[in-house]
Formats: sequence, C-alpha cells, structure tokens
Amino acid sequence: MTQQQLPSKRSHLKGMIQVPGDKSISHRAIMLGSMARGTSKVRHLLMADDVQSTMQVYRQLGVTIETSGEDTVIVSPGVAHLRAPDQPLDFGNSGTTLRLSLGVLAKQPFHIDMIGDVSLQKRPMGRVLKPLEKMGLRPVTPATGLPIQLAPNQTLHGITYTLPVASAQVKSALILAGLQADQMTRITEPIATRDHTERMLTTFGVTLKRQDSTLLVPAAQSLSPADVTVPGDFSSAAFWLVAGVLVPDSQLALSEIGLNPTRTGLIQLLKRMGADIPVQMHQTSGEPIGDVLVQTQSLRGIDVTKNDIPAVIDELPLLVLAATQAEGVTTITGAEELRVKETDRIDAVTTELNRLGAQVTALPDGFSITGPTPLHVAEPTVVRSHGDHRIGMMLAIAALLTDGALTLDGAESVAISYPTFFNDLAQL
Ligand SMILES: O=C(O)C1=C[C@@H](OP(=O)(O)O)[C@@H](O)[C@H](O)C1
Ligand SMILES: C=C(OP(=O)(O)O)C(=O)O
Repeated sequence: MTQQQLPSKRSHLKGMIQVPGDKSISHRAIMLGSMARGTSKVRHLLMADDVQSTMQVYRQLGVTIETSGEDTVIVSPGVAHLRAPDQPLDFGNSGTTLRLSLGVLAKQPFHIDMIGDVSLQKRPMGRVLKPLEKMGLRPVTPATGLPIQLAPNQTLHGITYTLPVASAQVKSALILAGLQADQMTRITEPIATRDHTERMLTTFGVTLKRQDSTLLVPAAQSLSPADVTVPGDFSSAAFWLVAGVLVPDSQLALSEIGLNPTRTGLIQLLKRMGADIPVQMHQTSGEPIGDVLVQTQSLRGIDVTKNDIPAVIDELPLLVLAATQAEGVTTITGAEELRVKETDRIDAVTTELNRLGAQVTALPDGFSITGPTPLHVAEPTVVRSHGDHRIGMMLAIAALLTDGALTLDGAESVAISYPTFFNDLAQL
C-alpha cells in the first residue's frame, strides 16, 4: 500500500484542467474494436489500470492492440474468430470489463477461465450470468461470482428481459450477446442508465431500436471497424467540479469533457443544491462534449432518490462531501448499489468523512448528511482509500477543505481510473 501526503487546506483554487479519457467509453472502444473484423482506431484512450485489464484480456484472445501517443490501433479477426486463451483471463479490478466481456464471449467455441483481484471476486455476477444463461451461456459450474469458467458454446437465443437492477453493465452485456443471438433481444430498463454502448454501436454499423424504455437488439449483426474519439471522463472531472464549488475563492475551467446526460447527474444535483454551473457544449452528436466553468458556490441540502442515482452513481462519494458543506440535511436513498462497488462505498465514505468531523449517517441504501460542518483533524491523520480509487480521490479533495495534516493510505488505487490525478492536483 502506498501512502501519500495529501495537500493542506486551500484558500483558493485557480486553473484549467483537461482530464484523461473516459473509462466507460475506453473499455467499450477496445471491446467493440475487438468484436469488429478489421482495423479500428481509438483517439485519447484512457491509459489506466482498468483499461489495461481490458486490453490484456482481448490481446489474449488474439486481438492486436497498439498505442502510440494519442492513438490506439486495434486489429481483430472479429468476434467469431477469436483465439482460445492459453491462460485464465485476468479482469483485475474491473467490473465493467468482466460484465461486458461475459456478453462478448458468451458464444465462443472454446473453454474460458475468468479470474480477478480480491475486490472483483466479491462483486455480484449473478445479475449478468442469470440472463445470459437464459440466452444459452454455459458456465461449467453454477457461479454467482469469480472465478467463472465458461464451457464452449455455439448458440445464443434472444430473450425478453426487464433489468431488476439499474445497471449499464448488465444492459451492455445483454446487448453484446444479443448481437450474436439467433432472435431479437428485448431489454427493458425501468430507470435509464449510461448509454455509451448503444451510441458507440451505431458508429460500428449496428442497428438498435428503442420503444420507450425497451431496447430492441436485432439478431445476428456483425460490427464494422470504426474510428472513435474518447471524450474526457466526466467522473474524473467531477473531482475538480466539487473542489471548485467547495474551496473558497475558486475558479476552474474543465475542458473537453464528456457531457452525456446519462452521466452528468452531479451537475443537475449541484444545481438543485443552489449552484450555478455554466456548461458550453461543443459537440452534440455521438457523445456530447463541452467545457464546464466552476466557481465557489453556497449549497443547501436536498433529497436525492432512486431515480436520480444511475446518472450520479460513481460521483456519490463526492456528492456526500459536497453535502457536508451544504446548509441543512441532505438525504440520499435508493443507492444500495454503492455497497457492491470496489468496496462498500456507503461504509467507506461514512467512516472516513466522519473522522474529519463530518456528520454523515450511513443508511442501508444511502446516507443522511447534516451540514455545514468544518472539516478538521486535531493531529496528523491517516485516511484510507479502502483500495477504491473513487474513495481515495474524494478524500484528496476533502483534504483541500480540512484543517490539519492528512495522509492517504492506499493512494496507488487512483491508477485504476485516473493515474495523473495527483499531478493535476499539484498543478492547481
Ligand atoms: O457501464 C459502465 O461503464 C459502468 C456502469 C456503472 O456500473 P453498474 O452497471 O454496475 O451500475 C458504473 O458504476 C461503473 O463505474 C461503470
Ligand atoms: C464501479 C466502478 O467501476 P467497475 O464497476 O468497472 O469496477 C467505478 O469506476 O467506480
């Protein structure tokens, strides 16, 4: 575990930041590029540990993936001609890679062993295995999590399925398997989740249809190679967004970030808390991209409920931090998914922020936060990332508001999604 001294309390923050590429979109670019037969190109791919896991998995399956500067070239024999791996596929810490790949690899004529790190081994995979088994996926032994072994399989059938949990990873796995099935697949989403898979598949020449909240995936479609540009990761920009709102006398410009409305719930919720966050859109087709200007704002407590959650799921630790500085009570409910991320994010956020003097109460499915509370420690204190990148980076932003010296234990976890986080922090 790496320990890193966190910066001390700031009187102001000024600067401009361009964050690295979006993690969700980077995973999908590698996977769709690997499904398409031929040469695909990706610009501004995120070079972080989770995306390295994806690249490694698809290389083991016979895909060539090479990066030079900003450009990554993928040369694939196509999903129907992948090579049997001679080692287990190691998904590292990445839930997205594993869940989506279960869909990509559901119809391979060879045996596949799947493994991952201690955190990934604890995460629920039944939510994606169950519907995929209805389509014809064949695990060797019943499994609800790693390790998973897939038996060779030559057929997949379309299903009609309503997602019991709002999960873009489950939806995407079913879409990617559905493209290889022999009948139409119908997926109903009670609450909309991020739609990067659907948007990128269109670029790869695939037809999807939508009827209200149901997505129709016509059967037996192959992908054509494509060129993709990855926007800056909104979930990485979110750290600076919240820092700019909370640190006094701040002004931060965040440029070229992905502003897909299925991801920008944090902006909507900060607006509901009273903030003014001007957004300038540059690109509205494909993945929306734009700039965001953030200044110090005063916030008031709000109620955040189930329907708000998917668009802010990965930013909830930051929203809790913001709520510690808002006037009044903020309640967040319907967020039980946080308990099955890289760590139990409800417990980790509550424990670590309360050590800084916050008043956060953990609920079974969220939080109740009373603010505003000054953050301070009486003596030098070690806070813990719990091995979770988003917790570690949220605590580094909390340090900018905290009186006293903080050290972060498990600082290496930031490399999962944002390896240059501490460099960007040092530049402000
Ligand atoms: O599809 C994706 O890229 C992701 C979907 C979300 O997970 P769930 O699908 O489990 O909600 C999110 O938390 C994760 O960081 C990335
Ligand atoms: C939950 C996350 O990712 P994954 O599910 O891919 O591990 C995340 O990045 O916050």
